[in-house]
Amino acid sequence: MRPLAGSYLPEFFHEDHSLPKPSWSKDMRLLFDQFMKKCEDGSWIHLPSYNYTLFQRSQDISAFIHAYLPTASKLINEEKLLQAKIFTRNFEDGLGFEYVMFYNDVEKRVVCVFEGGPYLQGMPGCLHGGAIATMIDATVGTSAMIAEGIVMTANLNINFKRPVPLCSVVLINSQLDKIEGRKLFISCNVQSVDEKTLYTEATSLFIKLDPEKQV
Ligand SMILES: CCCCC/C=C\C/C=C\CCCCCCCC(=O)SCCNC(=O)CCNC(=O)[C@H](O)C(C)(C)COP(=O)(O)OP(=O)(O)OC[C@H]1O[C@@H](n2cnc3c(N)ncnc32)[C@H](O)[C@@H]1OP(=O)(O)O
Repeated sequence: MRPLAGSYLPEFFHEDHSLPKPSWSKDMRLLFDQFMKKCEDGSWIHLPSYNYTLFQRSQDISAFIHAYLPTASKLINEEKLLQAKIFTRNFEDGLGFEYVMFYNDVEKRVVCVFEGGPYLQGMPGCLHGGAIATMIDATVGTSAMIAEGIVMTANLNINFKRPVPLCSVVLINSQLDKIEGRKLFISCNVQSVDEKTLYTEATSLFIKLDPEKQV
């Protein structure tokens, strides 16, 4: 496995947004503590989470885009790139996406503990389906990146089975099912904390980017 983000990261990465905050609910905190306990024997790893991508410094991000996304790069305003931030990490604490992910290398699983705040409402009192899709994509995407590095979502298929109550804590469980060449197949479900309610099921296909191809 590649080394996890650590002290070699530039300063603007240093605020890890996946650590407990006063805005977290009791359920969120409890699950964080339970997973941190599982990390003690090394079977699970806590994944830090930052506001910026790993390529945020301007010269790195330009080089990345030119290498991996040459077609898109022609349409990207490089000045605006300096303002870019990760979509899920830009709400005030407790109002948007609060989440923390853990990884089990033996089982090839990423679990995300997620609490969707009041700014993510869709139907009254319920989480917006796009917010659920975003967090599923982020969870399965993390699993794909850990396995193969630079990947993009090619397909995400979601069945919304029950509405997710706004401001409730859910568990997003993802499983790397198979890798075939550049294709990674990852399945996922979203459950209540007591595991009694299955809210959502999803399957996904990620493609490892090939810098030789003009995507
Ligand atoms: C090391 C510790 C790390 C810890 C984690 C740290 C940090 C994590 C930080 C952040 C995680 C955040 C994760 C967020 C994830 C968010 C991801 C996204 O949202 S990506 C944005 C949405 N996606 C796109 O915009 C992609 C658009 N599409 C493309 O660019 C291209 O189609 C492509 C997906 C790149 C594939 O193009 P390419 O030319 O490279 O491949 P091919 O077309 O030749 O296809 C290859 C192969 O796959 C099959 N394929 C492709 N697409 C599909 C599809 N939709 N359905 C089925 N099959 C598909 C295609 O047929 C080919 O198959 P074969 O080779 O058998 O012919």
